[in-house]
Amino acid sequence: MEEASEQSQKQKKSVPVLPWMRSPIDVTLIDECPLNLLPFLDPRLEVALQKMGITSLFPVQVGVWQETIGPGSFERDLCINSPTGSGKTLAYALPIVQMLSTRAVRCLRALVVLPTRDLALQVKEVFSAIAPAVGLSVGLAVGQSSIADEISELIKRPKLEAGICYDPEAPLLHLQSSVDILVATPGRLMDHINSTKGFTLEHLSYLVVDETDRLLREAYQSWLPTVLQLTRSSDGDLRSLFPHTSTFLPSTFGSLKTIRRSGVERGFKGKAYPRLVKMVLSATLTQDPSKLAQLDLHHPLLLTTGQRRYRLPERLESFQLICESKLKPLYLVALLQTLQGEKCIVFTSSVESTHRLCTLLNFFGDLQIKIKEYSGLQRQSVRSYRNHESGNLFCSKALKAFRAGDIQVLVSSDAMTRGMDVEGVTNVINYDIPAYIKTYIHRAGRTARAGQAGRCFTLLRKDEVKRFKKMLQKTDNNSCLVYSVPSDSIELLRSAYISALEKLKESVESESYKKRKIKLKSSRMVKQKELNNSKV
Ligand SMILES: Nc1ncnc2c1ncn2[C@@H]1O[C@H](COP(=O)(O)OP(=O)(O)OP(=O)(O)O)[C@@H](O)[C@H]1O
Repeated sequence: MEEASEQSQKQKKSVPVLPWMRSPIDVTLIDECPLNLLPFLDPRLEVALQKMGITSLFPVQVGVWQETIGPGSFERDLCINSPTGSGKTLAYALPIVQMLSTRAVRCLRALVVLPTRDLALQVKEVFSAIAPAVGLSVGLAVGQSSIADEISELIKRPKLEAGICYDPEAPLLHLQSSVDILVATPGRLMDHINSTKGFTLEHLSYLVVDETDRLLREAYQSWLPTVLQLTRSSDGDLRSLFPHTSTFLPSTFGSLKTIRRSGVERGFKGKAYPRLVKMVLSATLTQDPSKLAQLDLHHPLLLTTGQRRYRLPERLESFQLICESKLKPLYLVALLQTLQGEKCIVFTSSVESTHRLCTLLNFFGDLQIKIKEYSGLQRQSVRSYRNHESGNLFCSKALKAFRAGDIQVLVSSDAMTRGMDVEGVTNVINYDIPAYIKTYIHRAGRTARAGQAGRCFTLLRKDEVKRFKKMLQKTDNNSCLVYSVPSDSIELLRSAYISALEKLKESVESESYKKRKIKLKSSRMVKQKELNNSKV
């Protein structure tokens, strides 16, 4: 009896403070919908979706369609809390593309903001698969290439006519957007807002904030208040945000002067001015009123999945592996061997431990498993690069090889926890216990996506078991079986482990020696430069 009441206590729902969050649309009550039955779907988009291998829309996509293209007609801003891998990207991309498909003049009308480059690249791919079918163009602002290259892709310059010189200081009217939809990270977005001539948000009709809870923590140059201000501002508003605008706006911050045009462009004479529609999404959407207030949502509507706030993918199985701290690498290798080369992502708690663990695993001898690291330690130039031959943008080399199946195990810090969609990942391994349930959800969500099956293993010390159990109780599915690896496979690996540890020690020493040498060299160079300057 006592146990039952304890259980019900644990299962108790957290009641959101905001009233509109207490009456959501429950996506679990919505069925998938075949494309040919989806009302109002542009036939060109149906073909594009079919080319992507999509034959029906997932429930969250149907739910959003109903609130945007369907009877809802974009009347309310949408907050979408839906599990990892449930198809949130297409849920917002499809209605936006359909709405813009009838636009007459090209200008920037939809902005999608994501926290990282690789995520932005991934989302751009989804838009690029459907938008061209209806004549729309999609741009990317992530700092992938030089700002000059990015500007030339985003802004159309007037063609030079014979005898006419292009004046770079000429009115901005000559400059037009080359894109209808822009996928951006906050940093590069602010760069363009601050200094790209002709870059304007004045026509923006749709703003998507994906991975909202993470982005709301990212206050980079106040990107959110700036975007909101620029899409609603009159001159007066602009001045309140940048009090000294009158002196510096024309030259330094020319592009900030993105005062919205009134009239036919966005509305009808005498009628209410069309507002900017917002869609915010996450698998772990915040319920914190002060955080949500930053988004300035209009009559928001929550779409969520089931009763519980934190939901794991339906076909995800969770397992725990209990072992001593110092034997964790051994257990990990034994586990990887039992998984026989299936695609796995191994999560660690930090960038440093990712590097160390990956190095150690690669010293283990003949594992017949290709293992690489993916983390914030690698410079972005290495993590993301442009393939000049095809002109395509690719994510990190390691990620690309992982996607292609050339490597089977990717060791990662939490750089990869959110949003990344890699086909065929059947296992996620938490080498280090995640600190928060949100982290568990995002890490585990790299598998069991789009209705597929997947497993999440967590390596635990005995003293972590209770905390982990408590953490899982916050989700809709707290079942977590104990997984054992055969003890003889552990014994067989012991000598290889000892030798790998020795090699790791040597490698760490040699790396820190190299680092010291580089530091010394650069400080000598600085000193020499100072000396030269003083002589001059
Ligand atoms: N209607 C559909 N039919 C088949 N596959 C789909 C459909 N919609 C999306 N997918 C696939 O489902 C996978 C997950 O989609 P997506 O990345 O949008 O999920 P998500 O909800 O944003 O996940 P996360 O919260 O982890 O970011 C992708 O591989 C996508 O191609």
